[in-house]
Amino acid sequence: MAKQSEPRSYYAPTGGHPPQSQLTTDRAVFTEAYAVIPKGVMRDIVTSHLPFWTGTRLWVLSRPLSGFAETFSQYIMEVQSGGGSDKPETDPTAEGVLFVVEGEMTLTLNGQQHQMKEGGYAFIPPSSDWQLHNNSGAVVRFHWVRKAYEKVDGVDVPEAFVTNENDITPLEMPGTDGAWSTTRFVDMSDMRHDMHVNIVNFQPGGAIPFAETHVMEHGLYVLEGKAVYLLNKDWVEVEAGDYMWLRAFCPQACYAGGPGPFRYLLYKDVNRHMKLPTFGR
Ligand SMILES: NC(=O)N[C@H](N)C(=O)O
Repeated sequence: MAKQSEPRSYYAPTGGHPPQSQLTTDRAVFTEAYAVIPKGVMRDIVTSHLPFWTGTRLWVLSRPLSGFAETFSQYIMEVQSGGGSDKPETDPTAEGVLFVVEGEMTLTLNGQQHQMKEGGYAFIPPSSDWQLHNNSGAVVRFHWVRKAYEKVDGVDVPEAFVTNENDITPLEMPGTDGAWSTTRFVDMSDMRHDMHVNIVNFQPGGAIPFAETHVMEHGLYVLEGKAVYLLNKDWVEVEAGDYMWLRAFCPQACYAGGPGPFRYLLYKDVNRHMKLPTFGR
């Protein structure tokens, strides 16, 4: 498949509050198997802040809840011009992926500066030396996916990298004639990585034509387009700006609705044994 030639579109929430005259329950859902956070509920009142960040607020889309069954956290960060952090990460075990959906920012990683724009992607290994600042004169919004890195004896920690999805050729799923493809930022056979944050692309009418059911968790943020998505036993309409959190084993499928592409940023835990219980031994 050729590299993308048409401009891509990236939905980013802007916050604000609905007027008092508006009454809507929107499409927010939380079940034992999944949650849906529609774009319409990413408002000012549900933002948070983080230590050591200035001019910044965030929407916490997911994070480990039970203390044992969930692997990752995902934020949409909103950094005003002049804001940022010299100490962005406070957990030395955390690896991270940044993905820019609006604006421009400067990431300094191991002393090297990177200007990141829409579609920009950075992988940050645990215990990295990094800082992030927005000197662009406008707001920047980006995803930050974090996970405790699972080190394996004899397997190296992967190195940091910065790229842009527009420089990567998506890989077609077999037999789909390009209707379903995945933009992969790391090689699937690279055992140093224990999480993948990919972009899944569907052309109008493209589908996941079976209920994928697997132990890996997912965070899905819809970058572009609309679809109907199977989450456990429910078919849910989703569109650009909506977020879905899927627990392990949640059955999932979809049909892309058109008229343009349907695309989402997808988190998935991979390539590790699960810790086995020792039953007191
Ligand atoms: N919901 C998804 O897009 N799932 C992916 N096909 C995956 O698990 O790789």
